[in-house]
Amino acid sequence: MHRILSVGLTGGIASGKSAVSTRLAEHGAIIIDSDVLAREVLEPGSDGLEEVAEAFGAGVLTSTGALDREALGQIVFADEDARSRLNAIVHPRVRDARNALRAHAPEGAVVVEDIPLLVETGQADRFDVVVVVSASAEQRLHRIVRDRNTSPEDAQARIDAQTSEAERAAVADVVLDNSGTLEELHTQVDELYEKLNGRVSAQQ
Ligand SMILES: CC(C)(COP(=O)(O)OP(=O)(O)OC[C@H]1O[C@@H](n2cnc3c(N)ncnc32)[C@H](O)[C@@H]1O)[C@@H](O)C(=O)NCCC(=O)NCCS
Ligand SMILES: Nc1ncnc2c1ncn2[C@@H]1O[C@H](COP(=O)(O)OP(=O)(O)OP(=O)(O)O)[C@@H](O)[C@H]1O
Repeated sequence: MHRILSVGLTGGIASGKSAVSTRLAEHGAIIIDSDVLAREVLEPGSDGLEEVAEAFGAGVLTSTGALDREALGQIVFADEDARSRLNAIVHPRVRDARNALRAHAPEGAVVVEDIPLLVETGQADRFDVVVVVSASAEQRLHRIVRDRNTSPEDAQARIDAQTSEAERAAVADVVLDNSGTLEELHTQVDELYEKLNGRVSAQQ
C-alpha cells in the first residue's frame, strides 16, 4: 500500500496558497501545484493548446503560436460559458497530471496538492486533510492590484469567478488566517506541518 498523507490546499485568488506551499516545502512536504500543471498542459505543441485554439480562435495565440494568457483571461473571466469551455479542456488534463505525480510521491510523504478550484470542482472528499487559506476579498483584491499589474476591475472579475470564503470554510479541516503578516502566516504553517507530519508518522 502507498502510504502518504494527502492534503488539499485551497483558497481564493491571492489568498496566500503559494506562500503556504513554499513554507510547507521548506519543511519537506511534496507540493503539486495545479497552476503550474495548467500551464504545462497548454504549452506550445500540446493537444490542450490545439483544443483551446479551436474553441477560442487564433486571437488567443501569440505571433509565435504560444498561448496569449492575457487575451484568454479577458475572455474567460468576463463570460461564464467561455470559462466552462476552457475548464472542460484544461481540468481533465490537470487531473491526470496530478494523479501521476501523486502516484510517484515517496512513501511516508506529506503530499500537498495546491488546487485553486478544489471546492468548485467538488474534490474535498478525496483528501485526508483539506486546508483553506483565508483572507477577505478586499485584501485579496488589494494584493492582486499591488503585485500583478492588474486593474481592480479585472481582479474583481477573477474573485467573482470563484466561490465564497464561507463555502470554502465549510469544507475545511484547517483554516489558515492570512489577514495579518507573512510572519503570522508562517507561524500557523509551522504548527500545521508538525501536526501533518505526526499523522503520517502515526500511519507507518
Ligand atoms: C485563463 C488563463 C489563461 C489566465 O492566465 P493567467 O496567467 O492570467 O492566470 P493564472 O493561470 O496565473 O491564474 C491565476 C489565478 O486565477 C484563478 N483562476 C485561473 N483559472 C480560473 C478559472 N478557470 N476559474 C476561476 N479562477 C481561475 C486562480 O486563482 C489562479 O490561481 C489561465 O488562468 C487558465 O488557463 N485557466 C484555466 C485553468 C484553471 O482553471 N486554472 C486554475 C486551477 S487548475
Ligand atoms: N500576509 C501577507 N501580507 C502581505 N502580502 C502577502 C501576504 N500573503 C501573501 N502576500 C502576497 O500576496 C500575493 C498573493 O499571495 P500568493 O501568491 O501566495 O497567493 P495565491 O493564493 O498562491 O495566489 P493565486 O490564486 O493567484 O495562485 C503575493 O504577491 C504574496 O507575496
